[in-house]
Amino acid sequence: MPNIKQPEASHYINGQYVEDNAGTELVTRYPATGEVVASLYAATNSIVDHALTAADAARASWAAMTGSERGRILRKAADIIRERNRELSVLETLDTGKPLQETLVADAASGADCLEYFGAIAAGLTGEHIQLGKDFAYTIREPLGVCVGIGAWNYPIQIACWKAAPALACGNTLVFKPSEMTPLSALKLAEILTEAGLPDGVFNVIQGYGETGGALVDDSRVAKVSLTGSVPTGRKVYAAAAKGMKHVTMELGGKSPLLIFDDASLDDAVSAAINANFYSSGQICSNGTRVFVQKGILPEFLARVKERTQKAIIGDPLDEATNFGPMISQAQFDITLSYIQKGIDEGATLVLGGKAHHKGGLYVEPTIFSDVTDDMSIAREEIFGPVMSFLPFDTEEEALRRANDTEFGLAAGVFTSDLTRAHRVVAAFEAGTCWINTYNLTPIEMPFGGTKASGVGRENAKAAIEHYSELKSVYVGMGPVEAAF
Ligand SMILES: NC(=O)C1=CN([C@@H]2O[C@H](COP(=O)(O)OP(=O)(O)OC[C@H]3O[C@@H](n4cnc5c(N)ncnc54)[C@H](O)[C@@H]3O)[C@@H](O)[C@H]2O)C=CC1
Repeated sequence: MPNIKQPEASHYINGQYVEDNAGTELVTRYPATGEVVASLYAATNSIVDHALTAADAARASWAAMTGSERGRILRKAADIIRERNRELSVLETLDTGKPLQETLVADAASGADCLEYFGAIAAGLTGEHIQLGKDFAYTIREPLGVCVGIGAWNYPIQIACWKAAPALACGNTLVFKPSEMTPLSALKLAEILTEAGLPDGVFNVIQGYGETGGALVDDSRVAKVSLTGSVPTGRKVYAAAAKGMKHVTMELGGKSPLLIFDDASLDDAVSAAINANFYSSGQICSNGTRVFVQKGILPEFLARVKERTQKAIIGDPLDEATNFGPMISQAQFDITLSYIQKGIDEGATLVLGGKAHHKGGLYVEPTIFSDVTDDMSIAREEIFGPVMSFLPFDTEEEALRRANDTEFGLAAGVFTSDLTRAHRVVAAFEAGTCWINTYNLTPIEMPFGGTKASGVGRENAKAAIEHYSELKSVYVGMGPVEAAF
């Protein structure tokens, strides 16, 4: 039975909680049982305006602080998050249904890593000097201004931190709108940032559905929009941002390939395939849901994956022994089951799972299909659920051609003990984030993001700095100015 985690109010603006109960009700439930965790209100127009006004007003003084000063606040927030990791993880588990075993290590912890990383490099964000004979030029790295972050529901606090940390390090202010399904942890992040010394108005959180996101994107005070969400939403937000010539970062969906060659370390490849499909009950954008296995090892590989997957502990996400939880929502549960049915109808062989779990609630069994062909819906479309598809292949050239035959380009992985092949394959992948002999590791130090329909821009690492700042070029003339007449 989850505790009610009702926040003080729905929104956090200018360093304090703000309510406007004229907004549409927004109820968040524990996915394991359907019990209400908190009841909030979506932002009204006046809340949207209040948040943007606060972010706009805080802009100049925040940008005027030194990088060291800004970085110190971010690093302090990272420390507070780490101290409160358990409390934040429980909140994330209640909001998302992800096992506490996962949220304790992957969610707030990744957020803290991100704040620490950008806190550490904030002092070193500079332009450059360019000598031009006796003249010279220099560049000034400037913040973009008011940024908007819009989050998905699968990694709520991580997404909030992955957007806030680089934005704030560069001297921008931010209005963050979490997914309507997971509104709670971003409010905690706002409290923590205030406690760490962040000036009021620099980081604001407002709740709402797509239309609130849309209102933020359309506002002329906004210089940049960073969205984590689906491809259809990405297309809408990108188009709306283009009207105002705004900067964008788009972290969107995927249908990523994982190639297992017959010389791979099988145990490692089996572990990676499991992580790439069943962690967070498959609700991860970069999942390697198309598992291409070289024909010779397919029976053995399939048998091992099946045997290990049968050991999944499906249960109450708050029980730390549980390592497989429910789907976030009824909609995601229905979508997943409908794709499983399509897989069966289109002729794939169901190897394991395939049903709602007998415990009831929104649990879908970890599901494995073999004999999947490239044209099947389960091989082409993002499911965002625990459905693994096995596709056999013969040659490297064939596997690569099929792996790249998708509109998405978020991630890709390869397992082989042939060093040359590993790098050759990765060079040929049409994907923004690749792994060799592992899968789905996303340390803050490494840029993350997609190509093709999976997105624009990169989050994390130094690469993110380019997406939250711009350069002003200054030419300095040192000699006489000549003119034709
Ligand atoms: N590439 C990445 O880093 C990640 C991508 N995702 C993708 O996110 C999707 C699942 O998340 P969902 O929350 O279902 O995605 P979604 O696209 O439905 O919603 C994402 C966010 O956009 C907002 N939104 C919806 N319509 C909008 C509009 N017209 N204007 C502005 N904002 C709008 C929503 O309220 C929500 O906060 C999957 O496709 C997944 O692949 C999820 C996690 C990470």
